[in-house]
Amino acid sequence: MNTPPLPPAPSTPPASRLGEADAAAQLAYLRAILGSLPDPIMVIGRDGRYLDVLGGADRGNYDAAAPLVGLHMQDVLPEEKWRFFLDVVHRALDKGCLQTVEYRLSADEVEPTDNDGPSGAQWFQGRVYPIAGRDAVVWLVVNISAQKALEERLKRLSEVDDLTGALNRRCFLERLEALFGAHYRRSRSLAVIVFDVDHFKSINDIHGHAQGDRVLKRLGEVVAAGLRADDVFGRTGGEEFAIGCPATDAQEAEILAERLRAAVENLVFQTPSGELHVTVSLGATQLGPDDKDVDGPLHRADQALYLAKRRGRNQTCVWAGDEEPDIDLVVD
Ligand SMILES: Nc1nc2c(ncn2[C@@H]2O[C@H](COP(=O)(O)OP(=O)(O)OP(=O)(O)O)[C@@H](O)[C@H]2O)c(=O)[nH]1
Repeated sequence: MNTPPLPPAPSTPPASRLGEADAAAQLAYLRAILGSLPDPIMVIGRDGRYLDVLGGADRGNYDAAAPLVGLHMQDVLPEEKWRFFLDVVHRALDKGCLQTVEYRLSADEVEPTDNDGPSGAQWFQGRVYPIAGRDAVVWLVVNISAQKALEERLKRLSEVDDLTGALNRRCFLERLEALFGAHYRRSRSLAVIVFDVDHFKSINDIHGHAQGDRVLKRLGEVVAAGLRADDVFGRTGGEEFAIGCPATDAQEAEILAERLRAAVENLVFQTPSGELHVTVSLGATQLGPDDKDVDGPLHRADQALYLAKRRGRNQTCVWAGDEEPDIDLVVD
């Protein structure tokens, strides 16, 4: 850190008796203190001009912002960013109250690129407050990248199943509900596929729980790789999984399910107790005109899966229409 040494605290006579020298000493003292603040404070006018920059001494978290003084944000930032920042300045001034914003910014996006701070894009929080009696704001910047990374990690931990990388049951159902909400109103084309590993208990029994886990992990990867970006994929139970496929009807869901089934069937696991092959049974359905929530499609997909198990496993059954397949007629 190369901040200048702090001048001695000046005596503070009442403002009315403050001589020029006293005032200058006080100003130097206050600027030195503010200059030592780790986080930068910027003074920005309504027109987007950086009027002053104080603090920001922590080079681990900030590039030097002093070179910005006198420049307009329109000259130093990409359009999308300066429009966003200027809007925040205007909101703070027009509403006369604190605006708190979070944004991502990289030193490469700021001209002049005097890059002496952290590398890569950083997350910042801006606390923006109007200055009384002036058409300008103070913009206090805090680097919140570490906090953001932690938040993202916690979010992921609360949404994703650690072993398979699929969404956990709660998050899957939430996302499926959201897909349902969007697609029920628009096109009603949403398919649900559920699947379950065949004879998984005996895989555990013969090869051990660790190999069973390995199977589930690989299965999660293989299925995820076979899906579209807007499909939602979740682990709904021990060896049970489900997929929500927007803009997909039962026929297309069957094609997808069969593709996934074949991909799993082709996997070969080498284990200490020999080669291991796994298969899955799948049930698929589509949204029907009477479905008011996801319970109906999930139930039908489950019933179709049950049928696939009864018919001998390693296959897909589809419940496309409103009529329930006659599961009892099927012989084991
Ligand atoms: N290794 C491992 N096994 C699990 C996990 N979660 C559940 N299981 C096991 O999965 C097995 C599921 O067995 P069942 O419900 O009898 O089903 P199955 O043997 O697959 O038989 P079918 O579904 O009828 O083909 C049980 O033995 C569970 O202990 C897990 O995270 N890891």
